[in-house]
Amino acid sequence: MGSLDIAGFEAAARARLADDVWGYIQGGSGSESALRANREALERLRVRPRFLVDVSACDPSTSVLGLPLATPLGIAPMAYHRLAHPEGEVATAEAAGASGTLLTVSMFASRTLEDIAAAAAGSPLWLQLYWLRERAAVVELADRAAAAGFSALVLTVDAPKVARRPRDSRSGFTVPEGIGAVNLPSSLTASAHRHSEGASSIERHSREQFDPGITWADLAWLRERTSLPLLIKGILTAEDAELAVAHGASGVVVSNHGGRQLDCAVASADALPEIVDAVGGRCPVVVDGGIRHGSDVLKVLALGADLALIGRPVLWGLAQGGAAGVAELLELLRAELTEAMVLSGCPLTSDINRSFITAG
Ligand SMILES: Cc1cc2nc3c(=O)[nH]c(=O)nc-3n(C[C@H](O)[C@H](O)[C@H](O)COP(=O)(O)O)c2cc1C
Ligand SMILES: CCCCC(=O)C(=O)O
Repeated sequence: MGSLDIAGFEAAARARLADDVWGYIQGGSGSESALRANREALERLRVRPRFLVDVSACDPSTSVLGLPLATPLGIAPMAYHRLAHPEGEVATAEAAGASGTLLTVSMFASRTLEDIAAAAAGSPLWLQLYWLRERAAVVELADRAAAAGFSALVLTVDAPKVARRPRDSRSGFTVPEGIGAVNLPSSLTASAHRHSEGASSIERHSREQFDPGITWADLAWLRERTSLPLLIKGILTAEDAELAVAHGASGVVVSNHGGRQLDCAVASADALPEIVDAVGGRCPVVVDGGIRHGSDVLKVLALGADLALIGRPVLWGLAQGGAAGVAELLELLRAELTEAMVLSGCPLTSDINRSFITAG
């Protein structure tokens, strides 16, 4: 406990997790070039600070889709939090709820939506969905989320299948029995637990269950069956952002899936400006990928994002200390963001704009 920066959380988690689980969490697809590109893009951006601005009161709060948020930093959807800690998503939700941080729950969460909602204690929750061949299961989950008080759905579109991820193929990564996607019928999840030497069970599971045939025209089908706003996650071009809005999306998540899908994909921070120029102001633009410091949040807000999501580090915090570890991580990032705002002359998140950024 008491890590001074995010590297301390990463090291603590590495020491606690088994090699195959660590490989699944940390890994990317292919040569992991999209994974590296996310960090490189953020490192390249530098801030142009302004001084002699009154920063005696600095407030990092914001709101997205009418939801008040303590900071413009939320938690990205990640499958199976119980891989990192026995309490899984309930511990994550407890920490998120205590600090008013938005939590996006994966369709492959390892605790029930209802238990997660109880732990979040009224703090905002979104539910992420993949489009399964078994459409009825998707709609049933959306209904349960609405009943449990979730406020939006996030449809991930960058995964017609889970990509080839060499670390998982090498380890033969298999979701352990006893940790499961408990919100889905077991008939749809069994193959994630079936081990084969030299192959990833997650990849095979996705080939069996995800529907690779859906198109923009199918979005209307889902929207007709839920009253919740629908965001589209995995957008990397202005063209697709426009299509998302034209098909009724309430927001977009700019993401290359943390470098876990198309290995040669553009970095999310590099894709962000064209997407903001296309749909910013018409709907919230959320971004994830490689956010590792509060100042990274300042940078993506300067490029026009409304909200940044953080992925892997949350699992590091969870592995380190359950709810307390996640709470500590969120507090570190909040403190770093607040300091970055003070030192660059932005007392409010609404003060942060493109004039604060330069590309190296
Ligand atoms: C272990 C793990 C599991 C993930 N599971 C999901 C998922 O179920 N649904 C989804 O849309 N994205 C999933 N993602 C992608 C994240 O939502 C997010 O796009 C990415 O991790 C952000 O990058 P970062 O980890 O560099 O912060 C997962 C990522 C990781 C690392
Ligand atoms: C079938 C679970 C997929 C989880 C996921 O999106 C990821 O590992 O990146």
